[in-house]
Amino acid sequence: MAGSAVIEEQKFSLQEVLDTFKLCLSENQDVYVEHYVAGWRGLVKFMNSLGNVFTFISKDAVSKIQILVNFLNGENGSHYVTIQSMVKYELDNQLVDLDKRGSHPESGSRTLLRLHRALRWLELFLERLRTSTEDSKTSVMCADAYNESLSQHHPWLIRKAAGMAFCVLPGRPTFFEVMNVGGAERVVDMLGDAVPMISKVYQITEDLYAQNNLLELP
Ligand SMILES: CCCCCCCC/C=C\CCCCCCCC(=O)N[C@@H](COP(=O)(O)O)[C@H](O)/C=C/CCCCCCCCCCCCC
Repeated sequence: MAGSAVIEEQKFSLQEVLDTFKLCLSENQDVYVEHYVAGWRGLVKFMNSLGNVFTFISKDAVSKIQILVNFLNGENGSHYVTIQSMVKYELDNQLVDLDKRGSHPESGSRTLLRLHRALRWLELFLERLRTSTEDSKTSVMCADAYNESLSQHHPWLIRKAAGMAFCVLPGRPTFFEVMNVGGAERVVDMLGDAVPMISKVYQITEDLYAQNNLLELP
């Protein structure tokens, strides 16, 4: 009994991760940093379960998550509750390197921007997965989503390494299995639910950063 409870606890479900992103939005459409990073943590866990080849990607995501968690748990944590309050606080107090990296190389705003750009990749990838057919290749879907989004912010070397990692992604059936959601139909339903939510979180953040001229933070 106790053993099966433990096994149950360890089971990973992508549904739970995507549900975390649903918690991101407050009534006023502010984005909670706590749930945002929790969503990313879950995605990293999923990626790690795909194999060691993705470690260089997850390490970067983990370090960015940690920077944000440190702000959230730090003495000025109350300013980091939402992305909106974080941006306002950091701008009002000149805590962001706006043109080139200087005394605030790892501001919350700059760090979150990196994850935000990756969220666009996720949105595009999940939408491709949702509309994919049995013979669609995850490597191609992943690479297409990456080339349309995140790659534009990466130097040649990272693009090459990412391209190599995509080639060893498991095929669609294994991918769906690791997601632990159920059959293909359930996966499609779940994605139909999740993609608009991720898209909304992405758009709200994008608008906030655009209004404050923060989309190109170094
Ligand atoms: C149903 C399927 C669900 C898919 C689950 C996907 C899980 C994805 C989990 C994590 C994604 C990784 C997020 C990567 C954040 C990258 C942030 C970034 O751009 N960092 C670069 C810039 O940072 P600074 O140097 O300016 O501080 C950094 O240089 C990047 C280094 C690592 C390489 C990033 C490659 C990104 C590829 C994204 C595709 C991930 C493919 C995973 C396939 C499942």
